[in-house]
Amino acid sequence: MKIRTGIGYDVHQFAEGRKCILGGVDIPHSVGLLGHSDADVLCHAIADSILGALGLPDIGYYFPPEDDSIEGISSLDILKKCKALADEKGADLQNVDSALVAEAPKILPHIAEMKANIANALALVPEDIGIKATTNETMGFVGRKEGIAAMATCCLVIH
Ligand SMILES: Nc1ccn([C@@H]2O[C@H](COP(=O)(O)O)[C@@H](O)[C@H]2O)c(=O)n1
Ligand SMILES: C[C@@]1(CO)OP(=O)(O)OP(=O)(O)OC[C@H]1O
Repeated sequence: MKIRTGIGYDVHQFAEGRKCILGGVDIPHSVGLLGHSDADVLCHAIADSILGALGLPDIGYYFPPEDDSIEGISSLDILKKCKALADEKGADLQNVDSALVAEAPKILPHIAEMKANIANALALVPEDIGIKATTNETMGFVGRKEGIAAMATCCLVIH
């Protein structure tokens, strides 16, 4: 039996006319997040943490930005693919922890729904999912409200 950890990081910039989807929740905001997918920066960081723990290539290998067939894909489906890859390797995901860095929107009121969505995609329970939010205290690209950053870790057991 091996205990493995993984780390993931992602950034998406804000753009007019896009949705702001985080953890599968469509959060009301004046701008949304730009991407070839639904641009769910939180799910992307979590996906890369799982792929890393499995010793597999990153999210862009499985979901290439050049692939027109996945335009607008829900990032919860990306998490479901990561769960399937974990199953193939005989890996049991134990928990995920994550942090969002954003000046806005206010994320705290949406965290319970985000945890439920992510837990459902990964066949975990909400208590296995950590999500925190913090501002960047007005500094840098996040502080200028140009985008959102996310980081995630996970732990899994390979039998
Ligand atoms: N986009 C955000 C940022 C922060 N929060 C919540 O506010 C708390 C304080 O944030 P600081 O950056 O001032 O430390 C933080 O702990 C979160 O609960 C949020 O909901 N959404
Ligand atoms: C899933 C993908 C697919 O294009 O989503 P994007 O919205 O392009 O987001 P990014 O985090 O830049 O890279 C991951 C991509 O593989």
